[in-house]
Amino acid sequence: MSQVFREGLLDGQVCIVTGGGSGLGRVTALELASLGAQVIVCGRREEPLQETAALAPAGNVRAATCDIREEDQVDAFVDGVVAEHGRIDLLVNNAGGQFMVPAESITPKGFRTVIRLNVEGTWLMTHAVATKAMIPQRGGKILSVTLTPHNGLPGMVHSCAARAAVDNMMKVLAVEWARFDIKLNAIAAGMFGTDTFLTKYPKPIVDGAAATVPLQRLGRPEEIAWLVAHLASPAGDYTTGSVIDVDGGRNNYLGTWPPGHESDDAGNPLAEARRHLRTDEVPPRAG
Ligand SMILES: CCC/C=C/C(=O)SCCNC(=O)CCNC(=O)[C@H](O)C(C)(C)COP(=O)([O-])OP(=O)([O-])OC[C@H]1O[C@@H](n2cnc3c(N)ncnc32)[C@H](O)[C@@H]1OP(=O)([O-])[O-]
Ligand SMILES: NC(=O)C1=CN([C@@H]2O[C@H](COP(=O)(O)OP(=O)(O)OC[C@H]3O[C@@H](n4cnc5c(N)ncnc54)[C@H](OP(=O)(O)O)[C@@H]3O)[C@@H](O)[C@H]2O)C=CC1
Repeated sequence: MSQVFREGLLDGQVCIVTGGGSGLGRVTALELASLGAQVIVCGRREEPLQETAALAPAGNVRAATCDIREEDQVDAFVDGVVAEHGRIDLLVNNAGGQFMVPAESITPKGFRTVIRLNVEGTWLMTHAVATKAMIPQRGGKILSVTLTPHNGLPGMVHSCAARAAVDNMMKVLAVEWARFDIKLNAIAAGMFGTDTFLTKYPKPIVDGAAATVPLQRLGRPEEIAWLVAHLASPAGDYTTGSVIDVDGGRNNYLGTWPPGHESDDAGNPLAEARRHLRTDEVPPRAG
């Protein structure tokens, strides 16, 4: 049962969540399923996908392997969903990722790997779902998980370039495919305490992450899932072409307020003293 939305909110919807075998994708798939949607999760590995399916009490999550970088696999996967369910109402492009290294250490192959996964994989899924289901049925929603801060993350230049491309892809398609009533948005995630986030990156970066967020904590995966459910519901029918930041304020300011060296002994922000003008200082009126 959802902690936020009413039962049956998404009854009858057919939703795909890529990368639904773990982290944000799993929690999102289970939230959509708890609201009545039929959800199909895909990823490269069968086992985690089956685990997600087994976690849905109503049995309305189905697992299917698909590498989003391979167009034959994407075509077969989307054809299979349309053959079984007749339509697709929501695609969540959540599968993605990168490795964190200084830019000068990224080889041409490494750069290509990250662009191919995040940009090309997202494009292949988006194009297949639109042409095979959403354009013929005249409607649907596509959400792509990208990242903040939008001015970039040092150590992840390939991924930052890729996610900026996806943000823009959603905006352009929101204009082109408005005539088919397809709504597309990007959800730019800050830092979320998923298993991958907590184990993949260097420990000092993980340990220090919350301190770089104005709200002073990592995001909780359900905070992405709830936004996806909101946008999938009628509440999202007028939102398209947006990049929605879910990042505890991190995109606006890299740190807390006030920073240590700019606060008084009580931790209050420093401020200049107000200059009070006495009446005998008021200059005489000109003329
Ligand atoms: C602050 C953080 C905010 C964001 C958080 C999140 O997103 S959390 C969620 C994050 N979730 C995820 O990221 C999950 C998804 N991510 C993944 O599947 C992988 O990280 C992937 C994107 C590399 C693709 O994997 P794959 O199996 O397709 O590829 P592969 O392994 O075979 O590598 C291909 C090539 O890439 C290069 N290269 C790779 N690693 C390094 C490195 N450490 N060093 C240098 N280079 C590296 C290398 O060129 C390699 O070729 P080589 O030299 O071996 O011939
Ligand atoms: N956690 C965070 O702080 C942030 C996460 N993000 C993004 O959010 C998304 C989810 O992240 P998170 O849950 O933390 O990470 P995970 O690593 O748990 O999720 C990535 C998922 O994508 C799947 N995947 C990877 N490559 C492919 C592929 N080629 N084809 C199909 N599926 C693939 C993986 O499954 P499999 O390996 O079986 O294919 C996995 O389930 C990612 O795009 C991530 O970059 C963005 C900002 C911050």
